Amino acid sequence: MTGVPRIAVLALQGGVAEHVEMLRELGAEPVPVRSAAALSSGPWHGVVLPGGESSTMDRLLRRFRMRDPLAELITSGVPVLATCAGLILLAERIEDPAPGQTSLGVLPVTVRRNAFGRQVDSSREEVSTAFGKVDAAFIRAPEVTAVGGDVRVIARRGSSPQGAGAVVAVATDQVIGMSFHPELTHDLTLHSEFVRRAHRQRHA
Ligand SMILES: NC(=O)CC[C@H](N)C(=O)O
Repeated sequence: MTGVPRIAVLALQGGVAEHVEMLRELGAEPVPVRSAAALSSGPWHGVVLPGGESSTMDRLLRRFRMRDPLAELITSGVPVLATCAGLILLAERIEDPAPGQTSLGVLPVTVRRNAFGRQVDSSREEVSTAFGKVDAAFIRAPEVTAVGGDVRVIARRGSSPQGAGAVVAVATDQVIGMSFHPELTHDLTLHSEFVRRAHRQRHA
């Protein structure tokens, strides 16, 4: 009996459907979460914070009183996968927040939003990560400008002349965070590692 890990996918805003589809394909049970009541309907064996607009997500999290329970759930140690705006939400420090923007402050990294230019500068690139090569889409992506604690750099931007060498993915034993979108290219590399961690969490 292996059982199925239940994954809370924050679904207030942004790119939710692709994550849900990939998590299902990998044998997990994704549950889109849009309210504090839904968030409290655990047990959860993992949390996904999608891409979108981090300042909007931050505002909605506070308006729907989901910010503190979400931060608590993450602090309790469940595996987390965060893409783009999701990584910004996790960060302890945002260099260039939108007016009034806060974050959950649960991952000791500093991020700079929109570090590689505007929407029109979006690109698709292969990124080498500690978990394998990823076919990645960059859309107004943040850069990780500092890491602390037990955070490891797991990928730097390579091929593009703009921002070459910039840190674009980080991990701890609990969190996998990336600036780019593997869900838009349906690249399962990092989601597979996340689901493996969620399985372990389920048996913990
Ligand atoms: N694709 C994305 O998630 C973009 C993130 C966006 N630039 C932000 O600040 O939240």
